[in-house]
Amino acid sequence: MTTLLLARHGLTDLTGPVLAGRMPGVHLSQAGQAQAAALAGRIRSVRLDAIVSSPLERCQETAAAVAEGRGLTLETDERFVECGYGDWTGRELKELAKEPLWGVVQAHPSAVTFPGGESIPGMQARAVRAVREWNERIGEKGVYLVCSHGDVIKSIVADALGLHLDGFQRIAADPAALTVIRYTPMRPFVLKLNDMGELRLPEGSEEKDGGENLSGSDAAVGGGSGTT
Ligand SMILES: O=C(O)[C@@H](CO)OP(=O)(O)O
Repeated sequence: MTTLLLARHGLTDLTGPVLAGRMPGVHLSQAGQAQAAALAGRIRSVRLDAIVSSPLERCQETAAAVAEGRGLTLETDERFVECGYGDWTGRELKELAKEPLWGVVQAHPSAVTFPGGESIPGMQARAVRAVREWNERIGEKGVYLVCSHGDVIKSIVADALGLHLDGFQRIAADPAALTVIRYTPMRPFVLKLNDMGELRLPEGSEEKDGGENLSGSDAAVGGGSGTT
């Protein structure tokens, strides 16, 4: 039962108006730095066995804030990098919204390959593969944090929910928000989604299942006494 904390990076000056994608040199803004520090505070009581990040600066800076004082080396995994938006990279969202492909990205993302870039299913496949491999590496009782990007996080959540990729726009991943997924042999449990509150995972919580007297992969019918 490996527990994954998925964090989106904090705000940059481009977040919102411009699709930054894989542009180099996009750093956290002052507000983003404050969000990263607040994120580190919200999870201070949670034991982490590893901190992994997308290679892009905004994620590295957010993950570094979480790593501070923990004695952990920040690890980088290219498979958590932003979607390859190709020719859409660096363009304003309000302009992109006029493109014919925009509607497909909204309603049928499983069919999308960005011009000169990556497909959305390709992005999901590499990110989910990375999660599975990190789960193996971190082990059954491990807890780790991955700092990544909005669409990457949404695609990992869709996989965990068993949701078809065409439904992934229904999921939100706000700057510096946390999503928590516990992977068991039979199924993942999505414990928190797009959360901005303090996170507590008491020691031994990874032993818990969906309810009492069940195998670790079983969900408690009715909801049980709690998963954390
Ligand atoms: O929403 C955005 O602007 C994109 C940019 O690439 O995602 P993120 O900020 O998560 O990298």
